[in-house]
Amino acid sequence: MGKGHNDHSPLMIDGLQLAANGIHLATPLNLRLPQGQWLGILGPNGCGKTTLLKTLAGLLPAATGQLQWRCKSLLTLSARQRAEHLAIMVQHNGPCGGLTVEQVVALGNAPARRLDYARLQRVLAQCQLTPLAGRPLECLSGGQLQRTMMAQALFQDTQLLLLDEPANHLDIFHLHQLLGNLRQQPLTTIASFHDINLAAQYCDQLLLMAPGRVVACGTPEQVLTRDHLAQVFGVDAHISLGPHGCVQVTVMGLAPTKDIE
Ligand SMILES: Nc1ncnc2c1ncn2[C@@H]1O[C@H](COP(=O)(O)OP(=O)(O)OP(=O)(O)O)[C@@H](O)[C@H]1O
Repeated sequence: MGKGHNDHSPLMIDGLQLAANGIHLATPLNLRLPQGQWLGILGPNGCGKTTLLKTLAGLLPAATGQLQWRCKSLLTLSARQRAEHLAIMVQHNGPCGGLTVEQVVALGNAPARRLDYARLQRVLAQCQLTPLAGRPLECLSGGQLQRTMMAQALFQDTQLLLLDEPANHLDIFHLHQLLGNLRQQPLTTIASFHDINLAAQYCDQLLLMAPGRVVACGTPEQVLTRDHLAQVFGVDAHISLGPHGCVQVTVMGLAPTKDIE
């Protein structure tokens, strides 16, 4: 991808407090993410995963805190300046205005840059969208629409990527083809997941949220414990090491005392 990297400059989140959707974290968020690493956000419905991602992207205001990327404070940049550094893929649920897949992906082009048509075709191919390039968005399946939104974020060509439920609607081929492809690129990525095993497979660090608080943050081994999963999701989980060497969670049933927040 086109821009110079600084491998020693991590993403730094300091004292971030959410301000939107009535969510107030008991303790403001602090974390570090080295260049190229993935952070997965996990937590039950409505706990604030999307709110956190949109706050980091500057789409929602933060009450306090800093988001620094390569020594730049992203939350204070204009939307246009921020788009040079950070792209977010959100779930598409609005009208499409008759635009085609190719036109929607091209909207990811940063305003100041000339449209690179060859790169646009590469991103379409990367997301297995070439045969669908001319199709109006209204005529796509859920998974095809999801890949289109992913392609739009990738076409923005930033080194920092935020993905809201990237696995949504994707069949297992497209899921692993896309996530595997992304993991081979030097993109620092924060993504929300509902599939805990998928998050453990693709992420270096996990952030486990409950409504209004961060329960745990660390490696998948540190975060995916039986206690944490009972506390946050109310499930009785068996934790093992999967054949690929990643933590694997098997839900045995609901936790004996369903003590979720
Ligand atoms: N536009 C909005 N206005 C007011 N409240 C909102 C808005 N969007 C979301 N919320 C509320 O904010 C809370 C957090 O929502 P959010 O979408 O961040 O949760 P989530 O963890 O991503 O959930 P899910 O797993 O269901 O996608 C929820 O209680 C939700 O009802």
